[in-house]
Amino acid sequence: MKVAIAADHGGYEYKEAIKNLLEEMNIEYKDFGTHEGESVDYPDYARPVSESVADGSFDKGILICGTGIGMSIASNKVKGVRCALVHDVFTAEVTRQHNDSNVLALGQRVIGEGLALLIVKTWLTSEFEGGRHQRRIDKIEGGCS
Ligand SMILES: O=C(CO)[C@H](O)[C@H](O)[C@H](O)COP(=O)(O)O
Repeated sequence: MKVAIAADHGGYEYKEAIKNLLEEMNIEYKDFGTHEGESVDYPDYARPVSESVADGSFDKGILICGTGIGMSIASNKVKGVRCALVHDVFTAEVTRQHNDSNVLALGQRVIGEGLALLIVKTWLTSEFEGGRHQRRIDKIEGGCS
């Protein structure tokens, strides 16, 4: 599995912690920045990660900002991306099983680091169940109107 990861200044510290977790899990990743804690604009980081997942260069993406909201809004603008904003372990598992989410958004100002790491681990190791859930995803990809 190859993971693309990025954060703005509001998520920089958790990005570094998540990179350590990915290394412990022997998961290959690319860090799309930000590479320092300076103030930046989250869409500039959400876009390359999301596009690299949509075009198949990476299997999954992880985006962190202060709340996760800005990253998730920006990420879901990219066709083929199903970005889930997650702040609990149950949702981390179910969004993989039901939504086949391919990008995870987290808020560093919302949850503690230990929970964030547990969410990442759960999300990366949970599998899509297909079946009725695939039918629903197909409807999203075809447009919900
Ligand atoms: O997009 C966000 C809010 O939904 C993120 O939390 C950003 O990290 C946040 O807006 C950054 O705010 P700051 O005041 O510029 O640090």
